[in-house]
Amino acid sequence: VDLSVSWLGVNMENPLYNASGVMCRSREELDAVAASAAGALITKSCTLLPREGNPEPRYAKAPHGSINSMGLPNAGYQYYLDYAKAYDHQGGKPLFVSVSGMSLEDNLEMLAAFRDADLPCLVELNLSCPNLPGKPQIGYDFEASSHVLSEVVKVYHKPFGVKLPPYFDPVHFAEMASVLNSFPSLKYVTCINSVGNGLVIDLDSESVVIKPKGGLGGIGGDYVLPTALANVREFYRLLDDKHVIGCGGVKSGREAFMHILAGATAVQVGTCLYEEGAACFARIRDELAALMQEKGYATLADFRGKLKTM
Ligand SMILES: O=C(O)c1[nH]c(=O)[nH]c(=O)c1Cl
Repeated sequence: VDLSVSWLGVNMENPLYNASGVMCRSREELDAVAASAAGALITKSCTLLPREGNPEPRYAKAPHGSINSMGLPNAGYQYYLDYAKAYDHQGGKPLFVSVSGMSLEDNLEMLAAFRDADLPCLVELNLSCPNLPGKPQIGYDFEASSHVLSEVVKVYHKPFGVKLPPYFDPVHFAEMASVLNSFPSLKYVTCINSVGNGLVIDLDSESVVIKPKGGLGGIGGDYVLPTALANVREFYRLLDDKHVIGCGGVKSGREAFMHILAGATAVQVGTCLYEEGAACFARIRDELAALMQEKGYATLADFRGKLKTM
């Protein structure tokens, strides 16, 4: 079977890569993803200046997934720009850079720098970080999203993507799709970011499991798969001439297959990668290949977006 994906001028040997935020903050982590069976890699969302992030513990494994309130810890955009400048873009694994400025001005300054560097990597603008105390998610404010994107495309003229929070209402899917469709150079969306502000309780200690925000944090893993699949399918259906990248609940070839069936061009792995390590990519890749073989599909295009309804 052929697991390759070609999209937006990049070629991936398989559709799997890391979710931004997991195994991608340092060059050592990024190199580990690049050295794994992953088909691509993406950096931790970066800010103008380096950030320590929230107090620890700020990530915890939960019975069916994970909770995090990292607070955007990252080395600052220059670090990832330098990594991208040194990266072997011909090596066959596309590098994506995630940008998540603390303000529109910061985003524009970082995007201008990436523009001027004129690198072959694709930029993913994060509109959905749920863990900055006091900062609402841009992705949940349609007017703010439209304004941000209007300013972004004045500065950044190359194709780019956005990381979206999960939506839970057909009216919201339609509203956000309408905003996104008015930006032709916005060529892909990654659905979904963590399900914001969940609360995991440890019964033995009768306590929350992470320190920031009274224990509130973004939820990932098995808990979010149905929501992730719904967002992939709805935006696949509603967006014009854009790709959808699936993220959320992928821990085997089965969930990767589901995301692609729902319309995903490629698929990111977060919680499972955090817990299992980079070996998960070869395992999930092989499981996906076996599933395709079993079902008689030779390529991803044979079943992409072909989810049956009743
Ligand atoms: O707390 C974080 O760093 C974080 N955590 C998430 O689950 N999603 C994000 O986009 C970010 Cl930026």
